Amino acid sequence: MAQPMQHARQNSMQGSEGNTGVMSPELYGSPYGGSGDPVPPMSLNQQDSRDDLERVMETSPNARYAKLNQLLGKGAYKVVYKAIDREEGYEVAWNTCQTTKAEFMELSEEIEILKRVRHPNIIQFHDCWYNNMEFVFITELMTSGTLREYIRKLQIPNLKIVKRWARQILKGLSYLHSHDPPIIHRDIKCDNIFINGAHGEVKIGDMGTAKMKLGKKYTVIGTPEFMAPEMYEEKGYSEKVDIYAFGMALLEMVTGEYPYNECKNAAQIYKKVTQGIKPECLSRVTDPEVLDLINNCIGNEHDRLSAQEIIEHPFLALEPEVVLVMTENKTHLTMQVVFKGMDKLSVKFEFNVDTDTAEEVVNEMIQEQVLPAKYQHLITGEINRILREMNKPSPDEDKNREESRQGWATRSNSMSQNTPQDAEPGTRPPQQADDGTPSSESAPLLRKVSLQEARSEDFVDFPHKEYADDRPIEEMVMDTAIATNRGVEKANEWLAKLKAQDIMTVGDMRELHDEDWSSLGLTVFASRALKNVLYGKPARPAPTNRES
Ligand SMILES: Nc1ncnc2c1ncn2[C@@H]1O[C@H](COP(=O)(O)OP(=O)(O)OP(=O)(O)O)[C@@H](O)[C@H]1O
Repeated sequence: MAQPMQHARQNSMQGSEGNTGVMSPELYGSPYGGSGDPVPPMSLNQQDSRDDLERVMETSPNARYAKLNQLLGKGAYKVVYKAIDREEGYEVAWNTCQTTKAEFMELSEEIEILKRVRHPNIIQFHDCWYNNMEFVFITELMTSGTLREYIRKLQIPNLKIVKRWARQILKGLSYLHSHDPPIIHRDIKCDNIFINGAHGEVKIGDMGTAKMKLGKKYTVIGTPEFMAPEMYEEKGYSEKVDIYAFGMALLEMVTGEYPYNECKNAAQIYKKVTQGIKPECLSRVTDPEVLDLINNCIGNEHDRLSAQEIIEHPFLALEPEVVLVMTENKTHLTMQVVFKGMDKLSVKFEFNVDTDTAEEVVNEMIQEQVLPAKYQHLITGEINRILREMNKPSPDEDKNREESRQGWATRSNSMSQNTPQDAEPGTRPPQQADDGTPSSESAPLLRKVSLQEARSEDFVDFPHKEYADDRPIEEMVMDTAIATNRGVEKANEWLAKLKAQDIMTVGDMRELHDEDWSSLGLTVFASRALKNVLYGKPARPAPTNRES
């Protein structure tokens, strides 16, 4: 929990000298040793010692948690044992911390907050009590030690691993900072980030130092190497101190070195930080994007990005993939551009193998500003890859396709509203986001209608309305925007382009010839959608047997 400055420094100096307070593998017991060596058959003595590790040493006042004789580790403040949650059957961590009853009572508000914090990238706080000069609290158990230990094991982890870790840490921070008032961790560092090796899961731990931003002044806590200059000033600080510390942790991840390793004591670090002198190992960062990101994090408080903004930084942004969500007789496809971890950006669209090309469809989506232009080549390539992967139709299949196309035409538009669960057997399901949630759930559906469909008499969702020639174009344009799932902004954009050519009424629009339409500066999609509304395409045809 919150500690006086002096303790924090002692703590940090232990860290700098390589003593992280982590137990040696033999004390962890085999599940936590992580040496990767083959495990020899167990002797009787070993069996005895294993039984000894499983021995219950103590139980919680409510008897739910049983502390086992298995020390997981010791830090400057905490001693951590393995324990069992008898109600749920899970293994948990039993943390103990020497403190006075008065100090424990002071923490009650913070503890209530900690109990409510729930996020896949934050170690869960389950319960706590005070017993015999000790504050005891039960948290989620992590199987593979701290990020710091992992970095030492991997020497210098590759960038792919670092990105995966960084994304998860930032998701946790973004969650904490999104509270009102924000929850500030205040001691982010690789020693306080834990790993579940089997799943590559990374979680922020040691939430004991987190404090709600309740007043203007705060006690100085933290680890000198990771403390932002404003923390030393004791004038108050914001959640951006966690971003500073994240920047230092990222520096450690990519260089394998503890920041300010060149300093001999906390006073030297303090001097450098307050004079704006960066850690020496920063000069060893070679990747320009990483360097840019670290410099932002450890730079001026007001320029520091938020956790969510960093998730979208080019260094961390995941390249999108295209997945095939649904096929209709190999002609009409529904595909989705998936931005893993950024579901809001995902886009679902329809593709007609007979009439569309990847280049054309991607260009249209870029013009419609539903896709960033920088992904043009990548997504075009991805769509072409999917098309290549699909089997070429046999003559028989061609015949079937022709037949079903007639059926398809009657229900083409309703397909764009289907969920991936409707996918036919054999199609690839949409990918999952980092946190395991299916990305398609929250992906906006771009009702991109293939060029063939937009021309088709069967295009069903447009309003079937007569617009008198003397009507101003606003209503018709707005109707088109609504029918195609575009917002007011898009409608205004179309209006501006039409009005720039002196097209003020529905009659003016009717007078346009094909070549006039193409010179309006509208996208192919917008022109066709407007034409469909203008010429009053037939309403939804009668359902076929397949639908009823
Ligand atoms: N939830 C957990 N699951 C498994 N092991 C844990 C857990 N929490 C702590 N440990 C082990 O206990 C050790 C001590 O914990 P921790 O470092 O959090 O203590 P601390 O006193 O708060 O340390 P410091 O402030 O020095 O970082 C860790 O290095 C780790 O090996």
